[in-house]
Order: sequence, then structure tokens, then C-alpha cells
Amino acid sequence: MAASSAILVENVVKTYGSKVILDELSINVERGTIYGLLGASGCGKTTLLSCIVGRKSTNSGEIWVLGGRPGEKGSGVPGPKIGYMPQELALVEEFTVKDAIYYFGTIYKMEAKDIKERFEYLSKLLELPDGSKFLKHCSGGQKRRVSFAAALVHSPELLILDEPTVGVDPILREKIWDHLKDTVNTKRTTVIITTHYIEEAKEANTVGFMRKGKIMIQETPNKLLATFQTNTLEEAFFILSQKQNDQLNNTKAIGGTDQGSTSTSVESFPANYGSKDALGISSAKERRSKKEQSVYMSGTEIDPKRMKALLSKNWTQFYRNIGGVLFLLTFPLLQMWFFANSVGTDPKHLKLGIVNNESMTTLCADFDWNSTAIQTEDYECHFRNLTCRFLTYLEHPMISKVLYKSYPEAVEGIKHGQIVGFLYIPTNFSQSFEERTRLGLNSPEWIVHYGEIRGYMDMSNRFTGAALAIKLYRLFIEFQDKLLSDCKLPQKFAHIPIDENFFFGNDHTPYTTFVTPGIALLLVFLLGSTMTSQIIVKEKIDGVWDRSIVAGVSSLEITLSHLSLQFIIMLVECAEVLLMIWLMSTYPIQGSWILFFFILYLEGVCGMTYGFFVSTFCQKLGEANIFCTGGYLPLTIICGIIWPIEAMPTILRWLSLASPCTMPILSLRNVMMKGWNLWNIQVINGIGVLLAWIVLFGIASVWCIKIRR
Ligand SMILES: Nc1ncnc2c1ncn2[C@@H]1O[C@H](COP(=O)(O)OP(=O)(O)OP(=O)(O)O)[C@@H](O)[C@H]1O
Repeated sequence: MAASSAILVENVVKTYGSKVILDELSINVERGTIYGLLGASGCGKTTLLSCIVGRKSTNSGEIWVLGGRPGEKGSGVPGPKIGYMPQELALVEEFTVKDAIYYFGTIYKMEAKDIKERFEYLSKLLELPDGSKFLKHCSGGQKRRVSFAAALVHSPELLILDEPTVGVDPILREKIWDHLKDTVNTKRTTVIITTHYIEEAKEANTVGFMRKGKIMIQETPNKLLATFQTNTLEEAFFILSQKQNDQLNNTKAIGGTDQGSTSTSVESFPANYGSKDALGISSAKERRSKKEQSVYMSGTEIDPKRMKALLSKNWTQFYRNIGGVLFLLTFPLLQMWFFANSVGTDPKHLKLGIVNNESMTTLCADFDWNSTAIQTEDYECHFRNLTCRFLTYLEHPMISKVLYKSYPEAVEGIKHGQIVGFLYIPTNFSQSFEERTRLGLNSPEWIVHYGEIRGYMDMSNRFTGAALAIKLYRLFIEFQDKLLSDCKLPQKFAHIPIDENFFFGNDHTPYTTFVTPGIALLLVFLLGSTMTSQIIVKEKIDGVWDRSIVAGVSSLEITLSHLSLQFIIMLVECAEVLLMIWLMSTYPIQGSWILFFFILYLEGVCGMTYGFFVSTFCQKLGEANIFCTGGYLPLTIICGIIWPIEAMPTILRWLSLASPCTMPILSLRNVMMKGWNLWNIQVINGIGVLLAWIVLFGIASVWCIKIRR
């Protein structure tokens, strides 16, 4: 009777974009009955069930479940009143069979002894694998039975089963139907079940035939067979489908659209169609706005028992995934090690060509160093064989000398990538250099010309070209220093007239020191965003997130349970990064280690909130990866560790400063190199930017969750 309706769906329309999935669909499921929802693949059965359990919102129409609207406060839906078995397995692969049943039992707030009893009962009934067997080692059919048991564990008032018998052998299938009929008869449980095995729906009290987003008919199986005078439901379904096609074609032929409802569905709708009054639905409830409904749906309750179950699930998932644990814990160490050993140190063994026209380089082997600069009694200095003397300065780990006979040969060497540059030493270099030194500003041009060594660099590789050019310049200054000293002249004349002095590091402070804070922050941001997005998107893909929500867990509980574990992982990862900086950096942290760690950790948390935001709109792991790594690359480019932000166009500079990395990098660098403390305005700015992004990503995530339902 109408008063006993468990589910009432009235003129529901659901679309995905412009595609109509549920087309003014109506069904009525009476309490204490089994309703078999049949239809071809893709006709919208799963979508309908998702709307009934509150997983999906509708465009229009009404849905009432157990006297309330799904998602409405106090309706109990989603919640423990429902036992939901989705089409996907929606189980945690790292669980054992027993873990899976206990997890759902706990979030349904069952006592441990009751869960144990039900587990034993369901193990026998559904022939579940051994309780200690890992789900990832179970067959597809075994997993489906575990999933089915998880929906039954708390003996719910309403069972919503999406193809529970797929992959189940015929004997067990019969057993399952016997169990369903038994619970319906003894406990007045209501069951709505979809199946591809049309004939097994004969066991249902009512069968609804669904096609093209509509219910063509809903009747008792016997009545259907009698009406269509067939022996099987399959034949009845076939006749009805043809009838619907004919009607749609006729409607089109007279200028209608195929969106109109078929007369079949209207005519054959049973008379005992439930009324909202009979379901005890007040008009006040009806007036409740959709907005209010969706606010509740986003879920803000926190229940300690459920939180415990969720935390335990996440922890089990984490530690049983050995590959994941190893990756998360070793990645920061490896990354920092790679960085410290590959960035900032001088290049080695760069091939430098030498064209020595002054003296054959082979003769340099036994040249006399002391005879290269001889001071006479009139305080003049005479140079001989300076080339050989200079070449001793090129015995340096960065340089590997390659001798060339002529200038054109050396040019060919550069062109063919055999050397990264070459030095050309003219004939009479020593003599010309002496004249040039002696005559100074009065030197004729040809003396200047022959008195200099010419360097040619391959700048297609700017790193090696520039590094070699700077090194040669410095080595020449050293060479000149010593030469002037041998000539008893002041060494300062060897230098350009600028006296360089340094604060916070010096001329030799490695590039690594400058770039370390940036690399560390970018790394933890990347780790945070990928870790959070991957874990959450995977949970959604597996269906565990939605299934937990249908079981009554709030989104906030799931989010918090995930984040709390990830906060701890991030703590360990940041500690690893700090340890590596301590071990490998040649420049000790001048400021507070605690402040340094705090900024690092905050950056990781910012990455996590970004990852969470990404997970709210990504359906696939690959998509989430693209957003995380795709966001990381521009951040790296504009954060100022590759090139100064002062060199950027104004708009880009502002964009860089507002990004979640640039200001925090400046703060961290200043804490490290200048010893700034928390009260320094630049440090505060860096922390402020991070906090602002954390809040922004949080707000954007909540907004995205709401609009995507
Ligand atoms: N998130 C989505 N976005 C766009 N289209 C979707 C989405 N989910 C489902 N659909 C489409 O909606 C239609 C109905 O899908 P649904 O899963 O409800 O069918 P079904 O009857 O349960 O099929 P099956 O029996 O194969 O499970 C399909 O055409 C499907 O491609």
C-alpha cells in the first residue's frame, strides 16, 4: 500500500551536460518487498540508484527514501539505514576480508561482538574467503561477495544492490536470492536490486523495466508474463522495448521530440503508487531548499567512532602499501641527495683546446719556472716562455687540455663538439706581454694584440661556456699576481680597480647555498600535492569514498582522517629534507632551525591543500598528476631560483611574488643566510602568503565539492 512505500521517485530528471539520463522517471518501491530494476547497459540504472542514496543530485523531480529526502538532516539517508552495494567493488585493496567487514561494521557504529557474529554468519552464507586473506589476492567473484557482505553486515532497513550477482556461480546466486527473500519476509527489509540476469528477477516482488531513462513498466513478474503472454521476462522486456521504439518513432513522425514520455510508462503505472502524505512527508520539508540539502550533503559531522575506523583504514592502507611507503619516505632523501651532488659544484674535465704559437707545448715539459720572470738591476722585469708558465695554471680539475696545431683546427674542434672552448696564444706572447707591461698606455696596437691570450668559448652550452670563461679569467689573475710578485711589483696591479667585499657569504659561496631553500620548498610542495591528490582520487575511483559517505560518514570526517595521516607523513618528510640540508650544506643555517622547519612544513601543508583542491575536480590519477606536476613546473620557473625575479616583466614579477613559493623561498633563504627571525617583515610576508594560499585552496575545494554533485 501507499503508506508503506520505502522509496518514491517522482518525475526525476538527471542530465550529464546535455545528455538526459533520467527522463521524468518515477518509481515506487514498497516496504518489505524486493524491487528488481532491469534494463540494458547504459540505460541509467546506476545513476538512478546513485540519486536514491544521495550520491548524485537531480535536475528536477522528487526522491523520498524511508520517509525523508536523501541528504536531508534527520532522514538517515545516507546513513546506517541503508545497505549499499555499488557496481564498482568499493573496497580497500589493502584490507583483508575481515578488515573490510569490520570497517563497514564500525562506521555503521556496530559493537565489535555484533560485527563478529555477523561476520561469521555472512562468511558461511556467502562462502567468503578466509578472513585473513587480502582482498588484492581475492578473485573478482570473491571480492563481489565481500562487497555484498559489507552491505548486509548491519542488517539495514533498505538494501540497494547494484548488480550483486555478477561473477557469482548459479548455486550461490540462488542462495543470495533465498537470503534476500528471507530477510524481506522476516525483517520487512526493502530491497532494490539491479541485475543483468533478467530471469533471476522473477524472484522479485516487483520488476521495473527501464529503458532510455524511463520506467516502461513496473509490475509483479507473474503479471508481466501474463500481460505479454510470454514464458520469460526477457521476452516481455523485448516486446516492451519494441513498443517503446515504435511510440518514439511515431512521436517523431508527427513532429514531436523523443523527450516526450511514452504512453506505455504512464498507462501501465500501478494504481498503488505512493503518495507523499502517506509517506509522512510534511509540506515544510518539501519547501526545504536544494541549497540547504546540499550543505548537509557536504557533511560536517564528526563522530569519534567513525573517525577511529577511518584513521585505522588509512593507516592500514598506508603501511600495507610497501611500495608507497618506500617512495614517500625515500623520495625526499634521494631528491635532496641528487640535488646536493649535481647542482652547484664546478664542472670537471671540460675539454679546453690550446693553440700555442709561442712555444711548442711539448717543450714546456722541462721549462725552468725561475727563468720566466727575471728582474734586472735597473728594476725591469724580463719575461721568457710565459706560455709554459701560464699553462701550469691550467692543471685544474675543471680543465682537460687538448692540443691543436692551428687556429682553424681548433675552430673545427668547437664546431664538432670536441672541445668547449680554446685558447689562442700568439707568437712572441711573452715578449709582447713584457712590452705591454713596460710601456703601459704608450703600447702600440700590435704590442697589445700580441700580448694577449685570446679565448674562444662555445656558448651554446651557457653553463660550461660561462663556467670555463670565469675560471680562465680567475686563473689568469692568479698567474699575473704571482708574476708581479716575482717582479717585486704590487699584486694589486693585476686586478681591476674595484675592491670587492662581501656580506652573508662570499665570492666562492656555492650556487647550491643560494638555491637550497628554493629546492627544499618546491620539493615539499610537490610531495604534499601529489601525495594528497593521488590518495584521494584513488579512493574516489575505487568508490570507497562514496560508499563510506552512503554509509553515513561525512566528507569532513573522511578529509580530516586523510589529512591527519598525511600531516604526519609530511612531518617526517620535512624532517628528512632538513636533515639532508644539515648534512650536505656548506653554509650552516644562521637563524632558528625551528622557524626554518616551520616554513618548510607550512609549504608542505600548502601543497597538500592544493592536492586536495585538485582531487575535487579530477576523476583520474593521470589528470591529478598533470595538475600537480603541471603546476610545479611554472612555479619552479617563476620562483627566482633559475633566474632573478627582478629580470621579469612587472606582471610576471607580481605573479611570481603572489605564488605559493617565491615569498616563502625569500623568507627561508633569509632565515638561513641572514639569521632573520619571525618578527622580520619579509619572513612574516612569506608565512602570510602560505597561509593565504592554504585558506584559498580550502575555500576552492569546498566550492568545487558543492558544484560537482
Ligand atoms: N559522470 C558521468 N558523466 C557523463 N555521463 C555519465 C556519467 N556517469 C554515467 N554516465 C552516462 O550515463 C548513462 C547511464 O549510465 P549508468 O551507469 O547509470 O547506466 P547503467 O544502466 O547502470 O549501465 P550498466 O548496466 O552498464 O551499469 C551512460 O550512458 C553513461 O555513459
